[in-house]
Amino acid sequence: MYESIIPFPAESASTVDKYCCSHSTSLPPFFAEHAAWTVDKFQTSYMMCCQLQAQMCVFLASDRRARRVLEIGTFTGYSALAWKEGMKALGGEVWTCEAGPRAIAASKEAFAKYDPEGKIHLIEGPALQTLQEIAHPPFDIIYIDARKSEYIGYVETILERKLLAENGIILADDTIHLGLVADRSPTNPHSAREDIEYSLQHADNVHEFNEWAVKHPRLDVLLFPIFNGVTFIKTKS
Ligand SMILES: C[S@@+](CC[C@H](N)C(=O)[O-])C[C@H]1O[C@@H](n2cnc3c(N)ncnc32)[C@H](O)[C@@H]1O
Repeated sequence: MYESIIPFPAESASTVDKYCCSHSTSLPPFFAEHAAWTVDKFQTSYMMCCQLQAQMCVFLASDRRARRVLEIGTFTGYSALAWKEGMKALGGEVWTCEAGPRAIAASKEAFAKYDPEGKIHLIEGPALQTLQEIAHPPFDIIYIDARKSEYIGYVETILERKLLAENGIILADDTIHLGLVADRSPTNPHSAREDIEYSLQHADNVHEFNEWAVKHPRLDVLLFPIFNGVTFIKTKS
């Protein structure tokens, strides 16, 4: 039996990633255009999800016949466009929250260009406040991809305010954080990163969230070691 993570050297992982992208249902060409634009404009373009993750968003929204997606963390709008794409057949809508002024300006530009029907609603401001005020529940999918130290607060507010549909699912992104949540030894090549202090702070925050989520009496949790870690969460039936 294989373990859930089969180690590949970096070059091989990149080749396998491309193989997976080209053997998954393709995205419309504007996704590549928007990703390239983001890379060109933002030094922090690594924050945008990768192509295969966008393909996963499209697949998941379509498979779950979602009509409403709530996204926490817009950046330049790449993943929001993927959620919308996955709900195209049903005309579903996306509410996406962002606090950073540059990201707000960039995502507004992207949505004006790629979402002329206005199916994506950008909510400006701190996510925790937005979650307290948002008035469009229930959401079929809630995608958490913002401040790691607030992940617990996001899910607590989602539960308190009953923002998730009965059979809805929460996806929390970046929950293995380069594997540093579990392994900070020299065996993990990321333990020698230049920004290790910052990365360890992130890893501490997501580890605290992972511990909290798996012990929560009302939640079923599945932490997948895909991308930078994606936790699938649903309320217990
Ligand atoms: C990882 S990026 C999101 C990437 C995006 N989901 C994508 O895949 O294209 C995280 C974003 O969340 C925003 N953010 C961080 N903390 C936030 C907060 N407390 N409230 C709202 N937005 C926040 C950041 O400004 C950043 O643009």
